[in-house]
Amino acid sequence: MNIDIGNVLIDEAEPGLDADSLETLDERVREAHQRIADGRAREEFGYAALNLPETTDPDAIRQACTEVEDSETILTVGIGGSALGAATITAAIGDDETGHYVLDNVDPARTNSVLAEIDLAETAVHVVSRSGTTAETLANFLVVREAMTDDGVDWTDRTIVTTGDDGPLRSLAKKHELPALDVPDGVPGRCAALSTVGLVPAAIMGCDIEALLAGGEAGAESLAPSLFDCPAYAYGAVAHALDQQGAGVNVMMPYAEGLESFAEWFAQLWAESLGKEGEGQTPVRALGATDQHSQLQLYRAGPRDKMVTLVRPENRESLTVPETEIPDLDYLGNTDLGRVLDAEFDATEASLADAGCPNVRIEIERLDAHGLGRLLYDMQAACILAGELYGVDTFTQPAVEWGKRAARGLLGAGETAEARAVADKYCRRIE
Ligand SMILES: O=P(O)(O)OC[C@H]1O[C@](O)(CO)[C@@H](O)[C@@H]1O
Repeated sequence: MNIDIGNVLIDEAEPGLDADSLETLDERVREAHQRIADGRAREEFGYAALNLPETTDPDAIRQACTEVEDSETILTVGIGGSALGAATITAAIGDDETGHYVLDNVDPARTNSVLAEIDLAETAVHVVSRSGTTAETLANFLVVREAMTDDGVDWTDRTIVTTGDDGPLRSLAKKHELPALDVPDGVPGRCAALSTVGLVPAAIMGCDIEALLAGGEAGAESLAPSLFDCPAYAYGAVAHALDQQGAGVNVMMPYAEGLESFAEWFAQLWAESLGKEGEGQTPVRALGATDQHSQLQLYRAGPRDKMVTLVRPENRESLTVPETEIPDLDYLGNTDLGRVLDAEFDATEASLADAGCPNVRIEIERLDAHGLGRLLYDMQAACILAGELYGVDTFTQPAVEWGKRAARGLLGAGETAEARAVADKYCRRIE
């Protein structure tokens, strides 16, 4: 993976950085790198995520999938980091034959639609929850289990569980002797893509999970005490510095259809890790070239409050655009769709620079298992580095708990002050 920060350093960039500010920043990167290295060595909570390429056991994952390895469909039941990593990996490198469906919301219309579409007798169900108590995940699991029973499918034959040491899911797995994998110790869900949490669907699909981990390992080996020697740290440091200069929004805009879900995964990683004590940069999910035709107007001509991260593989599949007799379109004839996409990328990058919108280019050699593993790892390292620079607790997410307590109270799981607060809402309806 490489990163080009040139369009952050040009005079036009507003906000922007200069060579002196990068040198000053590099001193802080050196300190942060040491803190991260120490945290990894001691396998401290959160920092342990950067050890996953070594600590994840692909054989244990394959072993757990043995009974369902020939499934035509995989159904992931999880939410947040317990679903986004798996979805990102199969969207980027999965095969088209095996469908991967993700139930990461509790919209009955969606769950009904998925259950109507898949053959549960040919589906591997992977239920993932680090805590084992997430209401959305458990509600969906209970619905899926009932649907399997109604279809005459023994759910215990087709269900794998990945969860913590305790909680309802672990108890269920023990009671029914389900194949059960452990969530990695000391790793928040949003940093667990390169582990049991994210790799089961890819393993069932026959993806090269060892290559994913090798890509992560390459990222681990790239970590260095200077941002000038480490793409991941350069990205984290530059994003933080731009935020401090007013770029409170980070538009993650991959130019590869297979990376659309990656932008969602990045959004959780960046928001849930850095959004604390009034700090944090707002991630926006976008897709190139598609969103040039929906959001680019704002990025180029709107407030100077954002940076744009452009991601692409240096090597793409090819698909020739046929010659055409249509006047004015001959320039498209005999070109290649990948060439068109890269021209759009280059044009958008230059357009943003021309308008003074700071933008960073991230490139991976190709969108394969190794390239994706490296990208996921480096974004995690960048986020952890940024967390050190912000001085926040990168690995917890206390702000999400209020809403959980309110929802539980509203659903009758016990009286909560939060649920009472919901009832006190000030209403002003406009019909
Ligand atoms: O894996 P669990 O415990 O079900 O949590 C799912 C998601 O919910 C959160 O805890 C936030 O509520 C995320 O950090 C996590 O990825």
